[in-house]
Amino acid sequence: MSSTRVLVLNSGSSSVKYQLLDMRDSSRLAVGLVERIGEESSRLRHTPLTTGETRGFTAVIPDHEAALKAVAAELAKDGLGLDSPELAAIGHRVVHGGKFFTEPTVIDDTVLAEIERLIPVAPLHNPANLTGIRTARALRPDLPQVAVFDTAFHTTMPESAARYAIDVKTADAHRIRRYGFHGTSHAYVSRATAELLGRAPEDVNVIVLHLGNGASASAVRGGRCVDTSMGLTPLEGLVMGTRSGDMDPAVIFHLMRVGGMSADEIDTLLNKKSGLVGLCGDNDMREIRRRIDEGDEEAQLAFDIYIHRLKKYIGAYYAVLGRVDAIAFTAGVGENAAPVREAALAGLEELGLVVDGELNAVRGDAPRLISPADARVAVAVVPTDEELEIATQTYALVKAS
Ligand SMILES: Nc1ncnc2c1ncn2[C@@H]1O[C@H](COP(=O)(O)OP(=O)(O)O)[C@@H](O)[C@H]1O
Ligand SMILES: CC(=O)OP(=O)(O)O
Ligand SMILES: [Mg+2]
Repeated sequence: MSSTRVLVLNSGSSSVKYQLLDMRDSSRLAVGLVERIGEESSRLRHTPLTTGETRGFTAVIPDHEAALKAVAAELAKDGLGLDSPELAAIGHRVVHGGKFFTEPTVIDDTVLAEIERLIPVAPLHNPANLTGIRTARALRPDLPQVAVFDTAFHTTMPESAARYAIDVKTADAHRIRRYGFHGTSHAYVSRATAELLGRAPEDVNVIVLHLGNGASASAVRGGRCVDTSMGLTPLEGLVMGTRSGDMDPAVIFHLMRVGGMSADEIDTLLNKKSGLVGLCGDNDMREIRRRIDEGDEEAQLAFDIYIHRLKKYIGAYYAVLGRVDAIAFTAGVGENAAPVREAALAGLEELGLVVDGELNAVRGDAPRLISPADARVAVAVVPTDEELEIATQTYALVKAS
């Protein structure tokens, strides 16, 4: 029997999302999520698609190694354990791949060392990715483990977009440049948007707005990324759930000199205590909308700042691309929050950007248009599927090798 299954691990700073897929038809056999890893009580939710019945429980899961072992135990209960001969590979989301990983890569010790070396520029993400890889390797040392990098899709950015305007020698010495993240999602969604329009990706210019807890925008010309809002780290760009996004870098010196804060304290402030949570105490857009409906001014201002930044990036990427065929909203906020989509494009009719109120209110899991039929620019909601994209890339690589 040939092996056709791929397990995908998307390890976040305090969570692991996973899917087991059968690549003969890309169908899902099991999906799940471990949350609040390292906290007092963690949560695991596991759904085998054979029964569709979700099993959820809380447990003490101190780290990503324990999380992956718990996932393996759940899979085994459904006869889908990691010891299965049908497993062809394990695909890992790796957030920072630097400049050199432009393709999915079979993981060996050299690749592991490089991912480790990049920890300082992805401190929230790469350590979790590494633990996931090491644990998976220990459980199945015989199996190919493949890294699919968030940065890979953005390596096509021209130097004019990728470089910061700082002293070149300093930048080169420390490999300071804009790498961009969420690339697996931007790649998948830009392609799915072209498909929705019935056109080839090579013929279409798309602005992708990936609005999850982390959020980023990208400008994609003919299937290739030409600009994206995240930079050296996933801190630059849009206002996010807990991250500030763009600001005057002098804020940091000011906080050091006048505020007496250390570099680590400011890092935590900007990555974990800023963005929507810093502005209004909540990072969940559902809760923010609920508060706005009750007349909460703090929540309203947080929302307005979020939208203002988003609108600036839409305008910027419109100019970068020159011609825009479609704007695609994706990830938790982009797929679900109709008021965000409406507000982000409000007043941009002169640019051909119009949202149809009724279409925007429709919910669903399929890619769909929310602009009127005669609109100059298509506006779309395109659910992302990073796990499917990682599985597809992983399977293609192991089949070819
Ligand atoms: N129905 C909804 N309405 C508005 N926002 C939502 C809804 N569902 C999820 N979200 C938002 O999506 C966010 C999570 O997005 P997701 O893409 O899953 O993020 P991540 O992958 O970074 O964890 C939540 O924090 C919340 O703000
Ligand atoms: C890179 C990044 O921001 O990822 P996430 O949205 O999963 O935190
Ligand atoms: Mg995400």
